[in-house]
Order: sequence, then structure tokens, then C-alpha cells
Amino acid sequence: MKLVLASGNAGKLAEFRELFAGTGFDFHPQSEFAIDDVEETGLTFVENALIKARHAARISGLPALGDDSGLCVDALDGAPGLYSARYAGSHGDSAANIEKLLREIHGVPDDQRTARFVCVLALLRHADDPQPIIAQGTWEGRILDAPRGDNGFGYDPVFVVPGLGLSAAELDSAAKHRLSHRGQAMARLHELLQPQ
Ligand SMILES: O=P(O)(O)OP(=O)(O)OP(=O)(O)OC[C@H]1O[C@@H](n2cnc3c(O)ncnc32)[C@H](O)[C@@H]1O
Ligand SMILES: [Mg+2]
Repeated sequence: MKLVLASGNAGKLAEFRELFAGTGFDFHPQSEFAIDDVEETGLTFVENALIKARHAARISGLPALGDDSGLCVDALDGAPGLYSARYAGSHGDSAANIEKLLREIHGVPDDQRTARFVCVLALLRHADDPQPIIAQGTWEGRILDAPRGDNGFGYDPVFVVPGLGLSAAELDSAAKHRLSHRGQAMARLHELLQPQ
């Protein structure tokens, strides 16, 4: 199946390149079709994943996969959550997002720094597909008080994986895929795509 990946995030695209390897999907980033970022007007990860996939499917005429994801921090009532990419104002995987998160959570004791990454994938066979396939994954962890590690992207350097004692940015990509919200959502998507 030829598929457009409806994302402009280089970190996500690098992960999907590995996650799709050997699956038989012929996957193409939206930039190959000159598809621009669409406004994320939804109030849930599901809505935004669908908005992205629909936009890419409409322009390309191909099936499209949208990924809407984010980091939900309990001590901040779930923030940055849906607004993870725009937390510090402008859009993107900026150091400013991490700085704002560390400022907001400053002084919160270790046992109250629980958080989870959320990933929702939405696959549309065409832009007007009324039966999207939706797969979700979550990854539980805690927020560090300073960034650690150089791998991954986004909030990975401040997300520590309990049990391992490593930040998500200290994991190699294979280890991240085994544990991560995106790795789990992809595994679920594969299950849902198996013939019943
Ligand atoms: O919408 P697209 O084009 O896919 O790209 P985006 O970066 O805007 O993506 P989102 O709207 O889904 O926002 C996701 C935010 O959550 C962060 N995020 C998502 N998955 C992550 C991961 O695996 N590790 C670290 N941060 C992640 C990411 O850095 C963004 O700030
Ligand atoms: Mg986005």
C-alpha cells in the first residue's frame, strides 16, 4: 500500500522510516507532494490526527497516515498535551518548549512529576473515508529537572523511563520503538490492518 505520512516533523519521520521498514508499506513523507502543514483545530489528539491525514489524502489522492502526539504532565493538569508543539509560543520542536516545561514544573517533588507521551495514528484510505483506522499508544514516565541525552527529538531529553533510569534521549532508536507511544501505536495499527 502506498501511503503518505502526514507530518512535517523530521523527528517523527525518522522514526516512521524505521517503524515502516520491512512492513511492505511504500511510505512517503508529505513534503514529497508539497503538502503544507494544516491548522490543527481539533480539541483531541484523535481529531488532529484525522485533520492531518485528511488534508494529505485530499492533496495527494493517496491513503494517508496522520500522527498527533504530545506530552501530558500530571502536575500541570495534562499540559502541554495537545499543545505540546506550540507550548512556548511558536510552533516546533524548540528548546524553548523544554525550558518552559522545566520552569512550570520547577520545585515539584520527584514522585509528583509523572507524565505520559500520547500518540494517536489515523489512517484514511481516501480523503472522504468514513471508517478511519485509529491506533493509540501511551508511554508512562517522569519529568527530569534538566535535559539528558542527544537521541530522539522534542521532549525526549526531559522524559525519564522508570525502571531504566534513562531519559528517552539516552535510548537508541530500537529501544525507544519497543517502549514508546509511537512504537505501541504502530504495533496496534498493524494488528488492526490484519485480515480478520
Ligand atoms: O503535526 P506534525 O506535522 O506531525 O508535527 P508536529 O511537530 O507539529 O507534531 P504534533 O502536532 O503532533 O506535536 C507533537 C509534539 O509532541 C512532541 N512529541 C511527540 N512525540 C514525541 C516523542 O516521541 N518524543 C519527544 N517529543 C515528542 C513533539 O516534539 C511536538 O512538540
Ligand atoms: Mg503539529
